[in-house]
Amino acid sequence: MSEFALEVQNLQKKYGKFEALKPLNLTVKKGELFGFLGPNGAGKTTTIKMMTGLLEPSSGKAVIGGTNIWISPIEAKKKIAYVPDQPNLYPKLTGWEFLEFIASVYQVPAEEFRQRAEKLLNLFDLKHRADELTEGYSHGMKQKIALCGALLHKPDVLFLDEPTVGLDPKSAKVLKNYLRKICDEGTTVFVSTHILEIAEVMCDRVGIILGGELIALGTMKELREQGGREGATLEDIFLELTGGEEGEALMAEISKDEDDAS
Ligand SMILES: Nc1ncnc2c1ncn2[C@@H]1O[C@H](COP(=O)(O)OP(=O)(O)OP(=O)(O)O)[C@@H](O)[C@H]1O
Repeated sequence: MSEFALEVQNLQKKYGKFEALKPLNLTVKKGELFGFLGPNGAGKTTTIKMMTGLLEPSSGKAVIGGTNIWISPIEAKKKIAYVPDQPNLYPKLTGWEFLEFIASVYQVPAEEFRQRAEKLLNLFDLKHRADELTEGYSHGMKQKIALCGALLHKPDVLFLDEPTVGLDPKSAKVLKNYLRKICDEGTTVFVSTHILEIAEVMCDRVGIILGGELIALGTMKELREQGGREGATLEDIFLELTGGEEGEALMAEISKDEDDAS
């Protein structure tokens, strides 16, 4: 058994000559809550899809708890769950039937399934809607039922792509608390997010990706030290590293021009 829940070695994705992900090396420990940040188009989804066996890498490998996901996909996939930013559900299944289906795929025993499904549905305030077809669910409800499905079989590593987009503040808080709890119990969570405040308070470690390249990696304390900016927020560090400060300056300039013109 590997000491790492997730190990990525020289993982790379090319589309023709375009390098969507430059060779990436990264390890994430058991029980770690890892935040993966980057601006639009930076390569977050590409990376997560390769780590979860949904997109074939151009080179390199992703290893889940010692199992290479491209060499032993079934063994590796038993250990993970993935919730994409736009979850694909089965519209003609009810929420409960969807969970039953997931439980059957992961061979969760019937009684354990019932107890866990009820607990998760209660947690995300979906119990009273569980008998309705998922096609009638709102975007946030679809995301929540997908999260319930992902948590059902207690994965070793949970991958979440932008999980809080579409969730109301209460559900987002429930999710944050629940992720912290399962990490404390030994689950590893790899979460991509644009919401920097979430990453700052929630994640043990953060990686920042820009133009397909990992440009910063560490705890908040380490990132502040690397940037030589004591007291900096993750937003300050992110904007500085990803060039967002130029965008802010440009916006300020535009606002000034508009004020001058009026
Ligand atoms: N099938 C594809 N063919 C060509 N280029 C692609 C393909 N899929 C993704 N890309 C490119 O790879 C880059 C990384 O995309 P990716 O979806 O991983 O970004 P992201 O960080 O998840 O962005 P966002 O935050 O907007 O979701 C982008 O420039 C994107 O246009």
